[in-house]
Amino acid sequence: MGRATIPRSAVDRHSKSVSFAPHVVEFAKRILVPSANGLEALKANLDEESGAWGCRPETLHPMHVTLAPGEDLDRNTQAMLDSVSSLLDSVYTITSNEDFHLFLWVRKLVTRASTDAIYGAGKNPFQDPAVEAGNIDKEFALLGLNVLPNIIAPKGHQGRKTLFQSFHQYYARDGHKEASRIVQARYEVNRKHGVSIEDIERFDLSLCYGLLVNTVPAVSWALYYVYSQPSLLEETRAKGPSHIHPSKDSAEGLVYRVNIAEIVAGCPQLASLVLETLRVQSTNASGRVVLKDTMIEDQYLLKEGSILLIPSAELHNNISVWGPSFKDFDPQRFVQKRDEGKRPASAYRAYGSGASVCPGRFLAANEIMIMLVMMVLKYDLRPVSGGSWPLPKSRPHMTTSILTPVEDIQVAITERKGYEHARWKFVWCESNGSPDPSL
Ligand code: HEM
Repeated sequence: MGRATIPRSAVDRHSKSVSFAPHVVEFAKRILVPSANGLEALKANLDEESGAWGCRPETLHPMHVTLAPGEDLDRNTQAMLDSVSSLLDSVYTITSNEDFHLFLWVRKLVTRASTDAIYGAGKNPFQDPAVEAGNIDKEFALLGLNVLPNIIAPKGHQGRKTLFQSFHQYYARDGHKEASRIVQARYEVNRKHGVSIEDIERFDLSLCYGLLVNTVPAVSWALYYVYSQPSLLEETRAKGPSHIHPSKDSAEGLVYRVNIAEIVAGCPQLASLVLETLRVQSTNASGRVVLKDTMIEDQYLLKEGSILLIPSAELHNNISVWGPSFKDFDPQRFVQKRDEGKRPASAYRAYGSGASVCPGRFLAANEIMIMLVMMVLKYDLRPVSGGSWPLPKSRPHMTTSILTPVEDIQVAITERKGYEHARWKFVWCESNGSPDPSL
């Protein structure tokens, strides 16, 4: 069919025959390596021909529900925010540190904060520095060959082994009982389908993978764009003052209280900045397997057994969709009305689409925004090399969606001018929900 443009939403309407699900099984087979029984459970009713039952449909459903806007998402976001706050105030304290590498630091912080929120801060396996350092996507391509992994991918193999062992301890200590609904629901469904605890521990790598591999570079890039453009930094900071509530706390003196949800709700520019960050750094292929001959819109015949790729980078750099500025980073792009009407929703593919659209997209967006708001309100950052910020080289990764920087930027970080020694209390409270009593 050459490079003809297939209407994406039309492909999505055939998600049972042009399906993402076989990739999930392949990923499990090669990377999670569960028992034969665990794999069979995962494969059961994969195409959902006989309704939405089975391990995969039943674990995916609660993920979509608990990660969609609502109480669970707010709770997870608040837990994430609490974790970021305490990390910034404790071991990750970075004040006046001249030897601070932006991307590496973000990786550590986002890894801990995301997993604290999802697995519960009390028994989170990522509190173990060995697990955290394991870099869950290390030597991924080699690990995926699934041949003598200890020899051809020793670091990846060791990282994965350490993670599985740590999850073994986690479940043995009933860690999941203190976790988010997502973890509890996945546990219940898997047990209902006869999946062993050992296999659940392995399946958790896929959750960690979804949770971390794109959010980490996305947060890094968002910080990079904001801090590397002084006018953007000032604009972002300018959204803050009306939502910062200074108050006297008898024990701590003056405390700046900030409801980040309120800032987000009143600032479409922030959401636009996040969407634009993902647009320019997105590189997912949205692979689908054609399970049976499928005719799309009476025009395109997709043959059984073929693979369909929908490359986001190509769509995100399409001049007819995004206009002549398609190569530029334009933080206002999704606020301004200029392209509205011309741009089909399916042209934006940072989170994929259809039945396999990323269930974590709202949590990811919240996390990027809380990190941005907290950082810009509290800290000044500048590259140690002086002058303007260098654009780090990046490379696509086999299964991640956001480009991973291969170079880091050494930055100096100081408390924000004018707010030195300030105390901050950040909360996430939906502005249309009940007011936070502490504000
Ligand atoms: C900026 C951050 C993120 C980006 C850019 C991203 C992007 C994507 C993309 C492109 C897909 C494949 C969709 C398709 O091909 O149609 C996907 C799937 C998935 N994502 Fe995300 N994601 C992010 C964060 C998250 C988070 C925080 C979670 C939390 C749990 C998550 C969980 C998942 C899962 C479980 C799937 C597989 C869905 C399925 O099996 O149908 N993602 N993501």
